This record gives sequence, structure tokens and C-alpha cells, in this order.
Amino acid sequence: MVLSVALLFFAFLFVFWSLSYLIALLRTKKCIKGSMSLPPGPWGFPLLGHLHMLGDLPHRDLQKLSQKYGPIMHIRLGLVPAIVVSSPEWAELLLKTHDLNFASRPDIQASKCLSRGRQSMLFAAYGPNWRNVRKLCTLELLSNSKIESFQSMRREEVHNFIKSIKIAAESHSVINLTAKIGSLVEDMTFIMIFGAKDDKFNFKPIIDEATGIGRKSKALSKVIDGFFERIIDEHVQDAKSIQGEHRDFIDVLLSLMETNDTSEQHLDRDTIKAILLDMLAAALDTSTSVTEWALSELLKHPRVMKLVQEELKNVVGMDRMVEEADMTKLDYLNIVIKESMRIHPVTPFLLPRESIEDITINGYFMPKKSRVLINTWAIGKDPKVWSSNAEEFYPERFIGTKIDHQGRDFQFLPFGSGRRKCPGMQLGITVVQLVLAQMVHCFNFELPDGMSAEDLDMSETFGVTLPRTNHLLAIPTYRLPMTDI
Ligand code: HEM
Repeated sequence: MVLSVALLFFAFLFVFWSLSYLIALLRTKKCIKGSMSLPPGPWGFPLLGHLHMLGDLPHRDLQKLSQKYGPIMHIRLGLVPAIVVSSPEWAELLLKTHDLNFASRPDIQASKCLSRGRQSMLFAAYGPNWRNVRKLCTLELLSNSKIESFQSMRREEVHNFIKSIKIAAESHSVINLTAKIGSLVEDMTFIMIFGAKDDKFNFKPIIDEATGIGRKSKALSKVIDGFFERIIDEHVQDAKSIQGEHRDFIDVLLSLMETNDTSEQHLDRDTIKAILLDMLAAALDTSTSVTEWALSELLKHPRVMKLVQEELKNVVGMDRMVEEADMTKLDYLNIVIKESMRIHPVTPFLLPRESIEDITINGYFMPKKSRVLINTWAIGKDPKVWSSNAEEFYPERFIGTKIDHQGRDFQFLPFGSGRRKCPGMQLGITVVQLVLAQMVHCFNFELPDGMSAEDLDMSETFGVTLPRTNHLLAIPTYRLPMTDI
């Protein structure tokens, strides 16, 4: 009996294996017959595809493969066809010339946890729903004037953050800078979205679930839903007393729901909750990761740190703290942030895209519903693009170039490009510039246990974002003459 069940199982597996192999083969043959071929790529197993070639750091594995097979590759992630792009030229073809065809997102585990079943933006399929939510968020939540309206909140939070580090610095303590920055970004994000930072909810497990690290949990979704419901109810209650004032994102969304003047978008409580969850997921780890990497590079490169501090001394002076208005004058700090994002892109493949229709570009056939991975990490390290010192942290490479982060320069895409480009770019950059500038202006940093700059570990861990594997630890010393901050 046991034997026949086992036999049946293996027979089923064999038939399934053969069928999927045949389908893949027929599809490839059909392309070749029509004088189109799939982009080059390594030979893969029928069911597994090329998954066995991807380890803990798939952006590095795919970079190596692209050195052999070229800047456009075809691989399979199990049965899912995937197109891997590793050059600015191909990135431009997919994200600009044929942007519409590659503007969708696949239906993956992350989209079930975040974007609440694809109702919102981050992992939504391309279509009217995504377009409407994106328009609403861009105009009502992430516009320059909205970001500006939270300036005094950011100022106060960053001041308190500096004060707390200054107190720890008095006892020459080792500070966990990663945790500190993470908690500051979290506080500012919570205040902007929910109006308060004291009633925080730990969203980490749902992000872990989205990335496949955590366990699936219906109970967790219920708890988060309960948290959102309670906060929204409190805002509805408060609405009478604040008389049209918009203190945070929830106030804005509720007033739009009430007036229903959002043209095509019918805004209901479920969509509001989906938007809130997307905003949290997109804002928390991204700005933290960019800031911790930029600070790590500064600690690893004292020459560059010295130049940033000199610029701050000249532009801001030593008798006051940095203000957001100073940022346009901090040219060197800005190229330091660019250089850090080139070497440590927050999302090494952008967010996964999915092609909408079959398409042939430059003779290569790309089937519809292909996963599209733009390996910005590999593009950032390519000596053909960035010269032989591509691996080196050298901010001066940006001097005299017009390369910026807007998504028009395809060798540098920290916020993506095209229709799905990051709508929170301005907010993200504002937060990173302010936090980094303030920390470096107010403190000198020493590595713990007499560690030298060269010995600072720069390992990364792959997930939705690419943070440091080990938290950044350092001993700060307050460097401004003014004592009262
Ligand atoms: C420095 C910080 C940030 C970085 C480096 C960053 C980077 C990115 C990248 C690479 C993408 C994918 C783009 C693509 O597929 O072409 C993205 C998408 C997105 N980001 Fe950001 N981001 C940051 C901060 C933020 C913030 C603060 C918000 C909002 C509060 C935000 C909201 C979003 C959303 C909603 C999407 C999905 C857009 C869509 O699919 O239409 N991001 N971000």
C-alpha cells in the first residue's frame, strides 16, 4: 500500500515535470521559429528553473551570471519566467521606451500582506485602481507642500534625537546608531501618518511575512486591522473639534472620503487602511537604510567625513544646528548621499515588475507575465559605467556631472524610474539629508573597541531592502561649542 502511494506520487511528479518542461520547450521553439529568441541565460532545471543558482545574496549571483550571459538575461524562478537587466541601456528600454508594458507588479506573497490584496499601490497590478490611488497619494499626501507642512515636526524630533545622543556621549558610551536612526525615522513616520508616536504598533512581523521570512498569520492581520480601526475612529471623533485642520495623513484621507471629491477614486475605509499600510512599509526601512549606509561609509572614509564636516562648518557655522533650508547649499553632502545610494541601493532589484503583454525588443522575445528584475546593484558596480574604481566609495565622481536621483539617468536609479518610480522620493531624501547632516554636524564618531575604519564590517543582508547585516555601533563626541540645544 505504502509502496503504491509512493509510486503514484513519483508518477505524478514525473508527469508534472515532463509537462512543464514541454511547455517551456514549446514556448522557446515557437519563439525561435518566428525568428525571435529569448534573451540568453544559463541552462535551468525543468521545475526548479534557476533557483538553485541563487543564494542569500541573489543580486550578486545575478551580477556574476550577467558577466557571462550579458546585460539582458532570461532565467526561470521555478516556473516563472524572469528577465534580468544589468545595464543602463536595457534599463532605459524597459523603464522608459516600453515603460507601459513593464509597469505592473506580480501577485506575490508581499502583495497579499501589504497593499491589502493589491487594493493599494506598492504591489498593485497596473490598472485604474493603482492609477487612482497613486494620483491621490502623490497629490494629497506626498506633495512638496505636504512634506513642507511637517517640517517643524521633523525639526523637533531630530533635536530630541540629538539631545539623547549628546547625553549618552557625555559618558563616552557606545551607541547603536542603526537602532537610534531606525527609531527616529519610525517616530517621524508615525507622527506624519497617525498624528502620534506613543501609540506605536510593531509592523515588523507583517513586513517579515511579506518578504517570506515570517510565518503567515491571519491573527496578525486582524490585530493590525483592529489597530487601524481604532486610530481611524479616534480621528473621526476628533474631526469635530479640529474643524477641518489636517494634522496627519489620516485626517487628509478622512476628509477626502467625506467630501468624496477624489474624482474617479471611491475612497472607503478599506482603501484608507491599505494606503496607510503601504505608506508605513515604504517609508520605514528605506530612509533608515540609506542613512545608516551613508553614515557607515563616512565612518569608513575619514577623508570624506572631514570634507562633509568642513562644508557644514562653512555653510551652517558652529553656532547653530542644521536646518532643512541649508540642504540646497550642502553640495558635498548631497554627492556623498548619491555615492552611498549607488553602492548600497535600498532595493537592489527595484520592486519586482511584471510584463503585461508578450513583447520583442531588439530581437529578444519576452513572454507576458515575466518577472522583471532591474539589477541596480550590479549597474552601480559596473566598471564600464562607473570606470575602474566602481567598487570604491568616491563621491567626487559625481562632481561636474548632472546625474541625479530623479530616474532620468539609467546608470543611477535609487528610486526607480517610469510609471512605478517612488512617489515618496522627495520625502525620503528630505529625511535622509536632515538626519545625516545633523548627526555629522553635531558629533565626531569613533568606532568601538579601538576598531580601525578599514575594519568596519560592511556586510549586507538581502530582503525587500538591503540593510547592514550588523548594526552600526560608534562612540559619539559632541562637537558644537553651543551647549544648549
Ligand atoms: C530614501 C528613501 C526611499 C527610497 C530609496 C525608495 C526607493 C523606492 C524604489 C526603488 C521603489 C521602486 C520603484 C520602481 O519599481 O521603479 C519605490 C517604490 C515606492 N515607494 Fe519609495 N523609497 C523611499 C522612500 C519612500 C517613502 C518615504 C515613501 C512614502 C511614504 C515611499 C513610497 C513608495 C511607494 C508607494 C512605492 C510604490 C510605487 C508604485 O508601485 O507605484 N518611498 N521606492
